[in-house]
Amino acid sequence: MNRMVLPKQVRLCEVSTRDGFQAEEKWIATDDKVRLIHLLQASGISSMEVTSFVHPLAIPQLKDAEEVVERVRDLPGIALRALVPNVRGAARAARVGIKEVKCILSASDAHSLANTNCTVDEALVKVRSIAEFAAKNGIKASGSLSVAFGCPYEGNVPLVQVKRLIRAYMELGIREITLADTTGMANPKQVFAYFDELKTLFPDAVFSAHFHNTRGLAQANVLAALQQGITEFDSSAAGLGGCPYAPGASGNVATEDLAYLFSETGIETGIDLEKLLQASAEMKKVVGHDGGSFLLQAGIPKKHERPTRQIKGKQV
Ligand SMILES: CC(C)(COP(=O)([O-])OP(=O)([O-])OC[C@H]1O[C@@H](n2cnc3c(N)ncnc32)[C@H](O)[C@@H]1OP(=O)([O-])[O-])[C@@H](O)C(=O)NCCC(=O)NCCSC(=O)C[C@@](C)(O)CC(=O)[O-]
Repeated sequence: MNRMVLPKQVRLCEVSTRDGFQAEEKWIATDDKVRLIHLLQASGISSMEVTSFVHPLAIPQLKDAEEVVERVRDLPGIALRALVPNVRGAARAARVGIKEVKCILSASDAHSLANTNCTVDEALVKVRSIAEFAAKNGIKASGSLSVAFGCPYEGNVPLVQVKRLIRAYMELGIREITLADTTGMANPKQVFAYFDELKTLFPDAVFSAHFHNTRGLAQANVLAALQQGITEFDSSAAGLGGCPYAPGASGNVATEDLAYLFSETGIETGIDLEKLLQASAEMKKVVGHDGGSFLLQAGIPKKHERPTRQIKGKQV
């Protein structure tokens, strides 16, 4: 009998307070952000992209990045990283004690220009400065690649372009690279084929995946990536998320939905699902909505009382 091959363990990186909050127009109080990070950490989340150090006019919701980090950086058992678009952002992050910065890079010029006001090649120059800064200051730099599976402006993104940018990251000493499906254009067959080829071509890279659930394929894409040995995924409590500079972007795959998938299939995450669900419910309450979370809707399965009815005067 053939068996589905699954890893024993995966690592989830929680991105709700960065990707999840960045498009929220209503101000989320810094106290609430800090409280939610505490709840997520208490549920067993061990890795978190906690905020971003970008221009405060580009993402007003995260203008309190320094204060948030200062108030959560000593939390035990959780590695914090921050998204940065340039060396100015990396320096801001380092000043408040961030030990891992994640670079922003898009696989298309159109998304790069909309998101960071520069072409892909100009963005690579900024990534180089971040990598140099990180090496000098003893912090880790990792990389993200937006619109890797398709771009809402340009449509198909050639795999050759994805390879070029991964090679560029690797040449700068950045080995941990996240392929991002910014607006939910990826499908499982494509994800399987991409990782198959990329893992062969870049055996020294450590790939992870960041799926938005815009068209309901995120969990299927996670399964396809798992089949290729990918064991690190970004996800967002309550399914919040979306890049404000990518038309049609919507929530990341919900952390509780992934944690449930992994728990049901015997894959260890270190997460306490009940506590996580409480944190996600609180997240939804603070923000005023969720981004599409199945588990928040349906709950963890439990045994219900069988309903009783009367048929012809008899209890059945
Ligand atoms: C990249 C820039 C800064 C370029 O913006 P720019 O206007 O081209 O920047 P600049 O380098 O010309 O500088 C202009 C001014 O901004 C300042 N500045 C410059 N950098 C910073 C900084 N880091 N922090 C604070 N201030 C900064 C800089 O110091 C200067 O100030 P002035 O001298 O005029 O007073 C801007 O476009 C920006 O901040 N963009 C970020 C957009 C963003 O956060 N998008 C969402 C995150 S990406 C995403 O969601 C995708 C992802 C990762 O989730 C994966 C996926 O799903 O695809």
